[in-house]
Amino acid sequence: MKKIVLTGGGTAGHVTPNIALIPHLKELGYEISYIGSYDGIEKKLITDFNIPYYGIATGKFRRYLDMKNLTDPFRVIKGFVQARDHLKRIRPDIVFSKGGFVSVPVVRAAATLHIPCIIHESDMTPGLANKLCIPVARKVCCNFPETVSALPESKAVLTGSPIREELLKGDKVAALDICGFTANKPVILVIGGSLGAASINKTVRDALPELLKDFQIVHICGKDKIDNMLLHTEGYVQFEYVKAELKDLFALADVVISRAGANSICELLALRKPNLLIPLPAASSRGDQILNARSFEAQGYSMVMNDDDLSPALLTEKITELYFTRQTYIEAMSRSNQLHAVKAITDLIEETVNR
Ligand SMILES: CC(=O)N[C@H]1[C@@H](OP(=O)(O)OP(=O)(O)OC[C@H]2O[C@@H](n3ccc(=O)[nH]c3=O)[C@H](O)[C@@H]2O)O[C@H](CO)[C@@H](O)[C@@H]1O
Repeated sequence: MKKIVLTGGGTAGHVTPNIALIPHLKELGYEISYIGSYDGIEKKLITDFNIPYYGIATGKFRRYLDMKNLTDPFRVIKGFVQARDHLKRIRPDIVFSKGGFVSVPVVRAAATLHIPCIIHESDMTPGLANKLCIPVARKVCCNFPETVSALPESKAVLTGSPIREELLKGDKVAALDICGFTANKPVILVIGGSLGAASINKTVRDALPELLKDFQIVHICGKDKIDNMLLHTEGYVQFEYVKAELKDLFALADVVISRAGANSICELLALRKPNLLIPLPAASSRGDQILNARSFEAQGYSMVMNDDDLSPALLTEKITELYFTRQTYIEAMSRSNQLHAVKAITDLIEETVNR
């Protein structure tokens, strides 16, 4: 039987694309294992899939000063040794990495065992973890056409980002029930990235008195970020993180307010959901979401506003404008020729394994 190890984690965006591949890999007859951190979000998300999960120590590669910079290199070395042991025992034909810090020791260990690795970069420019893996990867899949030129020519493959197929099968009526909403008022879905987004959460909540006049709001606000004072507000529901019901909430949403994480925006495009993107600012990231958002704005898929400009009044104005012009965005998104990323990536995996 063919064996594959999946890796990736840290935030959901480094896990959900792996989840999207699982059903198709099973159909192709692969025995799947996952290597991630001991207790990161990847562990929580992968437990639902009944595949062996192996935890390793992880350390972050920071570009800023932090006390942990003294201890993390040792964790990375420990993670490398553990990953190598797991790989020796599993003996996979291939490793597929969706990136994030945990993936680096796994990919580098696989390379020392001559196990081929395919890695995937969702953002426009490669992140640090993937940069450390590119030299030993067989192929580097990417999501934006703009990324191809930043990658070694012999390795770059434009595949798009794999999207969980079930997301396309949401049930609006089920979502009305989950949220306790009426079918007669439009719905805004707010989704602040897999970890939540403090500035978006605050502004949405401050804007509730205005927004709730015309809309109902589903707010996915991130772990520990529920506002208990607002629990009984009519037309407003909060979730920390949503798993199986996300497809239904997407089906219910007329418009979406979102960070510009690469996977979230690809999902919005696939679902043709008119969206207002508020990318994570460059001050607290490497600025990849700003590039993602600008690319989507230029293609007519998204309206974009800066996190620095967030105010309840401007947010209300923008989302209302988006709602009334939503058809233009739906038409632009309908013209996009979505790549079939799951198939493109599993074809590449098969080609590499059968070489
Ligand atoms: C803070 C940070 O480092 N952000 C990065 C991270 O974002 P983040 O992990 O937030 O990534 P994305 O927006 O790309 O993906 C989030 C994923 O989680 C899913 N989801 C989210 C909420 C929820 O309740 N349920 C659920 O299933 C979404 O549907 C999506 O599939 O990885 C992305 C892809 O490399 C980058 O573009 C982002 O810049």
